[in-house]
Amino acid sequence: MELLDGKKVSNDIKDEIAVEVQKMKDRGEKVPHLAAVLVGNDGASLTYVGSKVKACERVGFESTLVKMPSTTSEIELLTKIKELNEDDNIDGFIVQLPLPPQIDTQKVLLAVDPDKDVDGFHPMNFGKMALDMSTFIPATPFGILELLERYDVDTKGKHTVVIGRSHIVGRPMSILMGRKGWPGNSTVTLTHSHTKNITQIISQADIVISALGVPNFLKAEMVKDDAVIIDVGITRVTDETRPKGYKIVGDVDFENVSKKASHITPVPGGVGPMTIAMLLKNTLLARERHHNNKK
Ligand SMILES: Nc1nc(=O)c2c([nH]1)NC[C@@H]1CN(c3ccc(C(=O)N[C@@H](CCC(=O)O)C(=O)O)cc3)C=[N+]21
Repeated sequence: MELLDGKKVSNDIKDEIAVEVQKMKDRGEKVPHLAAVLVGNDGASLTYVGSKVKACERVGFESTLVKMPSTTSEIELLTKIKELNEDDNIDGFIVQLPLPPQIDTQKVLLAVDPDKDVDGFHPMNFGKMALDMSTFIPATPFGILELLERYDVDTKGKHTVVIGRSHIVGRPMSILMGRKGWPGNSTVTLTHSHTKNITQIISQADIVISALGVPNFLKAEMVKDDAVIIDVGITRVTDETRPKGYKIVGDVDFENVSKKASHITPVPGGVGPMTIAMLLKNTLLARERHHNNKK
């Protein structure tokens, strides 16, 4: 079994980005600037956004955290987005999800300037992704592709089973794994809560990508020998023995599944850190495009 070490690979990627930032500085160019909008004070969202800001510092990006109260109206958020769209100092920004119930998420995603949409959630960018056009690929799927690539995992002609059809992970992942090229050229099955005989389908998978959010869902008996296992689950469960009072668990029974797998991502330290690294990569891309447009 080979561990797909997202912690390590994400650090390598951040080092590579830091080198690019230094080159920009040496040329007298402005460094990439990422903004993150956080509405409300959900604990997990605060942690993720905090990690994103910290990662910006680490690679030499500028960052801005826009905190808005949980009572923010849709209009107020749309006004903030318009401001960020028009702010020439901001190369890219994200609106952290989920949003409070009074705000229509689809309206918000449509309001983001596609050229600054480093999450790749705008329908224009999602469409471009599906049509193999150059665009921002959503950070979590992008991170999974990068892990498969850096560990030289063969995906061609393999049966990839994606569990979960969320707009930010499962759905884009199913599209990306079926695209031409590598990592891709896979035969993809997208499974979800209405899938019949899901355990039978999973047992046929060469590659399993679980983005369900159900701790210990995937057991050793469910997977084929030498399958590649990607665990996108990140659920907080209370654990009084931990300093923070909780621990993070994935969808996969790692202890047992790892004995059968050819490659497997741990949680924490797998897909999560890769998500942050690829958000930085998208921001670097946004900066480069922005810079070239002005020349
Ligand atoms: N607009 C938007 N873009 C996102 O990319 C986005 C989002 N909204 N909403 C929520 C999800 C989730 N997400 C994670 C990022 C990092 C870790 C991460 O670093 N995880 C660590 C553990 C972190 C911890 O201690 O909680 C790990 O797995 O090792 C996890 C999850 C980004 N998301």
